[in-house]
Amino acid sequence: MSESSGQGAEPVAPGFETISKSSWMGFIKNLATFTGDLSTLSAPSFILSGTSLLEYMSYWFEFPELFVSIVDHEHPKDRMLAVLKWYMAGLSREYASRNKSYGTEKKPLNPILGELYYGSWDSSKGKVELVAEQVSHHGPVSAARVHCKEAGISVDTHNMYRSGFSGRTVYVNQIGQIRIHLDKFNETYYLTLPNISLEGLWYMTPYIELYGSTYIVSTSNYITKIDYSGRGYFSGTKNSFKATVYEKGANPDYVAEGVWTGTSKVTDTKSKTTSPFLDYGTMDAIPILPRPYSEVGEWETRHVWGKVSSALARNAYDIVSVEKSTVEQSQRDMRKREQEEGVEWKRRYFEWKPDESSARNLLAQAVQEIIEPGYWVYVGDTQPECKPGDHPVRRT
Ligand SMILES: CC(C)CCC[C@@H](C)[C@H]1CC[C@H]2[C@@H]3CC=C4C[C@@H](O)CC[C@]4(C)[C@H]3CC[C@]12C
Repeated sequence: MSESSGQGAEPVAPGFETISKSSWMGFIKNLATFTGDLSTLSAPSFILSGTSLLEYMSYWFEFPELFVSIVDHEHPKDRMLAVLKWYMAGLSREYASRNKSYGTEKKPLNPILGELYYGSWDSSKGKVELVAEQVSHHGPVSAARVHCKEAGISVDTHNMYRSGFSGRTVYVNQIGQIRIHLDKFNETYYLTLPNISLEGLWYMTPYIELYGSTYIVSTSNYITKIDYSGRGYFSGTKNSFKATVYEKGANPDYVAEGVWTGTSKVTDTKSKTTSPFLDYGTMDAIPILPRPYSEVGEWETRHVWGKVSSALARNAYDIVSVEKSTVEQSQRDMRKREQEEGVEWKRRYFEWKPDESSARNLLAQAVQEIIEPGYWVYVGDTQPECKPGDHPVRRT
């Protein structure tokens, strides 16, 4: 990912071949005058990714073995380290996988209210299953439940965020959280999500950098603080991190550091031994296996956005705008009808619940910021028999 203009022929990033420098610069200049949350920005088609942001929930779980093996450790500090390992590997998928060698981040499709996504992974312990739902459109919030019954491990996560433009970069403040529950130990982990910035915009090479700190707090009283730094910060190396694992009020047990898209090592501070932690380059990510198209219904993301993404894949931008408007207009009509009938949209799998647990207080203390007063909890399928005529997209 080079930000310099370089010598000779410029490499052309995949997906960016058809974008002219002048239309890109026009968009960036336009962006500079935009105020408000960027999810409401109507971006030109050439900058759109064909993937809905709802599907991005699955990136975290693309190393299913790291996920299910969290329960294999007897000591809580080792479970905390295993959660950290899973999280650091997930970061690479969530924030860097669309930018393997160039800055090629695009604007994901903004999921419609009630959009659904289902899929699974195989693991040595059993199936890891994901159900995701767009629980809010304005501002956007996706919620997901991931569960491995055999391993007794479940996750509730949602990704609320605020974004804006500073003149040079897009910055995103993530307010959502990940929660992991381990049945066997009756233990819950709260994970916060990093602040991100989108760099390289003026060079037509957008890629994500992380900054600030995130926390993992467990009901076992173990806490991890992770500090992020990019190029130009203290370490000077891109995608660097340093994570400290400690029991509340005590000295660190483990310190892990390195590059989250590359290699990192971990030091056991008691025995003073250092060993390899992650080597991302040698790990094979396993993409989600989506539930078959014919089984999922009209609200599933591929049904909602299929026509838009296939037009995007062909660079047929005129068709993209028509199809995208159809989806968006159908949604506006639906909201209008609800208003007229005095009904509120009913979420299918998730419910917002206030959280007054002690773990939440521990997190608030560690983070020293205002954290959300509750979270989106999976409550099972509340509408198992959906009306077949209830289409999210109406083509007239
Ligand atoms: C490509 C450019 C120039 C247009 C601007 C697009 C911006 C708004 C897009 C590009 C990549 C996007 C991010 C990609 C991944 C995630 C992780 C998810 O869990 C929360 C949203 C978040 C953090 C997105 C927020 C919006 C985002 C920053």
